[in-house]
Amino acid sequence: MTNTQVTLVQIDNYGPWTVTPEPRREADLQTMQSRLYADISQFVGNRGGYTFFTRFDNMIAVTNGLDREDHALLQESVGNRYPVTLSLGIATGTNPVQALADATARLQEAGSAQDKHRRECLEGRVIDEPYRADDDIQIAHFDVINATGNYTDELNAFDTFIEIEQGYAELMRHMRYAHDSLSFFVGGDNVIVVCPDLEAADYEEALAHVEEAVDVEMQVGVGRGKSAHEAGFAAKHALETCRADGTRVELEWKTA
Ligand SMILES: Nc1nc2c(ncn2[C@@H]2O[C@H](COP(=O)(O)OP(=O)(O)OP(=O)(O)O)[C@@H](O)[C@H]2O)c(=O)[nH]1
Repeated sequence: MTNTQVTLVQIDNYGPWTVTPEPRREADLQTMQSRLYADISQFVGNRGGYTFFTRFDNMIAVTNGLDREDHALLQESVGNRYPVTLSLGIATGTNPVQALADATARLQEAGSAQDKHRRECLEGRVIDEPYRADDDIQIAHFDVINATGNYTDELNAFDTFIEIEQGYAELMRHMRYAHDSLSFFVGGDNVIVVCPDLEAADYEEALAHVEEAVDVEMQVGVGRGKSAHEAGFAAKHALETCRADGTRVELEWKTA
């Protein structure tokens, strides 16, 4: 049974900061946001976790393997090096959507995202090491079949972007409401999905739904692991099996 540890990363009082004392140059905000994301991704990634940029002012991380001290160190290090600070909400559970909802609620209870007195909050609990298991995380790595041949080499770059985003938008909504899963666009034509215990039939249903709704054909490799890295790495190998064999759904633990 999965047990996903999710951390909501929220920049403290960011909205007001972006316009104080007057609106800041957009290119500077974009640069700061992407550097901050890169730093958090590296910090969490070095400990086996995954971080998704989502809205940049709010980022979502899968942090199995990181304890409260790791989270506090991230806050201290960012606070020392950036003009902004981070609040973190942590929660765990078999259902990733519920875990994220709980992590969000902890930060909301601590104060508004735009409360200037709420700074560097660290709320919630982690999974203690003895309770961690090899199947705590299930990750599905989706990609668009032959995106290069169908889109990248055929359409102008913006129309390709629209097609890929349509596939992502439909998949993320469907996986959230039909399968309690969190989907994140990670670049190119790739979407990484943090799932509860789903089976091949669930993924087949989701692929059929996206194709029917927006006419985008996808394939998916699925992996399990003790950390996001382990599960995600297994999912990438399963996706390679899809590419080699022309299959649409591969579960790493059934193909191995
Ligand atoms: N983040 C991330 N991006 C990837 C990964 N694999 C591919 N990409 C991106 O996806 C783009 C398209 O690559 P592919 O998915 O291999 O190409 P394709 O034409 O869809 O071919 P098939 O997937 O074999 O059908 C690349 O330019 C990368 O931007 C991955 O594992 N992670």
